[in-house]
Amino acid sequence: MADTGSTPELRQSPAVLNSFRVDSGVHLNRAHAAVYSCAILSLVYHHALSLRRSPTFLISLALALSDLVFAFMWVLSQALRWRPVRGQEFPERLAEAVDRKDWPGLDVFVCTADPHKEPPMGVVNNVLSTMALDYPAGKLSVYVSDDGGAQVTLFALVEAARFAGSWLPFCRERGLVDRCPAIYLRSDGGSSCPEGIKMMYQTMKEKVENVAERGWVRDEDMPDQAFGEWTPGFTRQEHPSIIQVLLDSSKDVDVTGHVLPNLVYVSREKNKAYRHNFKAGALNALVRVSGAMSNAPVILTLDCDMYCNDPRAAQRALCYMLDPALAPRLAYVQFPQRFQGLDENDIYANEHKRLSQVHPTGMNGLRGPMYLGTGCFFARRSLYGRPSSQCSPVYPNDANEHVDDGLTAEGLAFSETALKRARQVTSCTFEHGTKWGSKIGFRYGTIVEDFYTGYHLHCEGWKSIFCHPQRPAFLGEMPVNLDDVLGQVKRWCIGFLEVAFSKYCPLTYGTRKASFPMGMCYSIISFWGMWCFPISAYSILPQMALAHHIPLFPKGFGPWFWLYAYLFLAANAQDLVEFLVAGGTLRRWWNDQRMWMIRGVTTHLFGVVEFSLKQMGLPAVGFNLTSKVMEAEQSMRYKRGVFDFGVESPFFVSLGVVGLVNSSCFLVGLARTLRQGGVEDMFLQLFLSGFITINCWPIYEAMFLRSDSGRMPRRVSAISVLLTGALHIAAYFLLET
Ligand SMILES: O=c1ccn([C@@H]2O[C@H](COP(=O)(O)OP(=O)(O)O[C@H]3O[C@H](CO)[C@@H](O)[C@H](O)[C@H]3O)[C@@H](O)[C@H]2O)c(=O)[nH]1
Ligand SMILES: [Mn+2]
Repeated sequence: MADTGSTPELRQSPAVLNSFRVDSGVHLNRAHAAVYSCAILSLVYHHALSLRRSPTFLISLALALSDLVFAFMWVLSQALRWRPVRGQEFPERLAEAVDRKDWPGLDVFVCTADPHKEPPMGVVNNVLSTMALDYPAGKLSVYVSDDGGAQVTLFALVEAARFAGSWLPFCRERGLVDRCPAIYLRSDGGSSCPEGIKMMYQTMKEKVENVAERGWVRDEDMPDQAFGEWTPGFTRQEHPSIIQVLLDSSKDVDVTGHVLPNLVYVSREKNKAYRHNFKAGALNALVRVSGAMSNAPVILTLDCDMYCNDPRAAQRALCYMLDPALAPRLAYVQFPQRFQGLDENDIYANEHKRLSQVHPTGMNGLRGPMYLGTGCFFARRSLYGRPSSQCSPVYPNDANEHVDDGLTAEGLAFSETALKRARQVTSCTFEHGTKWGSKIGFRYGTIVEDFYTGYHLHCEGWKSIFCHPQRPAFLGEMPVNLDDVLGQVKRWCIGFLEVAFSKYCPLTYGTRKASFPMGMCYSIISFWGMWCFPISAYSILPQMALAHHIPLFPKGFGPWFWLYAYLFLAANAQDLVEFLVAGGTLRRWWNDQRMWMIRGVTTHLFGVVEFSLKQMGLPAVGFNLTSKVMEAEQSMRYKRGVFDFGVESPFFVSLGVVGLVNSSCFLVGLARTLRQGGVEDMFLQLFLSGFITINCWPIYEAMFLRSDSGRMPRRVSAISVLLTGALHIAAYFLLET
């Protein structure tokens, strides 16, 4: 068990475990910011001058307001570029600085919620890869939260526990780097894997998949494991707590006689009459259960769709967490979300969806990165209250004293008392009248519990660190069809708006409590949905005006024209340079900017609408799980870099309309300009609609040229054509008469 009682002293002259340096581009960035802000001010002046004189007042007003939103977002984003700091850690020196036996205990939390959308074999692989971390086994515990309350998940974990007895010694003896069995067996090294292990894995896989398909466990599947809790009235929304200790490091050993890590299955009590607060609720249940059992000072949160790709990931985190200079205020060390099987050109911009990942160095320069929900090491005590100077690094001797939840400071291991306690703390009523979810633990009130929790920790005075080693420490699954990608982003978008319009708005509360720039960073995310206004306006209005030969932008190639050109080109160039410096490619950047536009007219637009409806009292949105099951055909298309539409999604109607409006207006506008002249007046509008048309190429293909199952559904194409027609008719009446 983790010995939380003693605080190991770092040796007299501790080895340097980490270093930080300011990014070299910082001065260039500031110079650029100075010039760019002058350009923005000039633009505002230009709008003020031309608005009054404009015949198409409403359109010009909409575009002017759009520019203000752009400017607002640009100002906020400067916080990220102000003082970018790069961190580096030296895990090879850790054992020298702190004896392995003095490393803090580590509790790993794995969340799963639905065996159909999140295949149990994924959970098994995740759990095996984390149990195989290069960490003292007696100090490592893995807790799995199953919000699906599924027999098959428990079944799969029992199988995983058995397989671990052979798998962990195998990893250790061979010194494997790939410790996720599915990945290892598929890799080149896998061919040298002994038949015995391969067979065991295969048998386990078949058994688990059989049970998953059937949906329940028969007695003959697993005679020596009780599934008695699954009584006839049991449903995923209504069932008692189930807690099973599958491996206990104080007595379970592997085939070579080595200690095995702890493995515990937890499915908290569910009842339709209570709120369960989605993942945050699940994580808090684990905080308490583990608190009653191993009570390790360090907690790693992982989604079930991620596996550990570097056995020394925990050592890397400890390089910061055990540094006496950082530890007292360090709440968490966040690793980036990287994805397995990411397409070379990242067509859906999966890797750059989240701000911390786009500007990791900028985040390190402030209070630290946002919490991304997975691949994050927490100091347990940060979940219980503010940083305090008396606290020893990492070790939360007093963690539970802040909290009136009756837990003792030392874990009780897996005694009867501990199990009884664990059942109590996972009951529906336990959190009633406590500070769980408001002042302690993962925070409730939004579906983006990760964003919200990290935000509150920063506001309380905690710091965090972004750790991004060359080899990804964790690899996860990502959505690989457009509807899933957009659905996920819409869910986030609504969650962020919930925070923006709460009393904890980052613009007011965050700038006061965390720091001014930190509040700005959280605001960019919180107001993410706002992008829908300028992006939608710019992808419809200038185009319609173009089709009717009405110039909206500065006429002629004079200074105002160059102002527009500069604003557009400089913003894109900076984005591109940052992308390339971070190791991206030109193609990836192109796809990324396309996704940015796509999100603007789909997820952000729908997110804002849905959020507004919710404010008016319509039913709230839930946490729609991202599907982790991939069809073969779909994954083939993804590998070829082909967009996957396939389903009748309202997002696609919106995309179809934008695509058709731009191409039709471009063609009509071009024809009229050639006939009537005035290229210099219409140039910017022609450029804009041409640029968007090129970006929309995959949409036209999916509508008119493809015949595979990932094409745009016919009905969606038809509706888009009709709506585009209707828009043109409306524009005709508004603009020609
Ligand atoms: O009621 C719930 C709902 C979800 N989950 C778990 O939450 C995780 C994330 O769900 P997923 O459907 O994979 O969502 P993503 O959009 O991929 O998740 C991103 O966004 C979430 C916030 O919206 C964060 O929690 C995640 O860490 C982050 O990866 C999964 O392990 C789920 O099993 C639960 O445990 N209980
Ligand atoms: Mn996920």
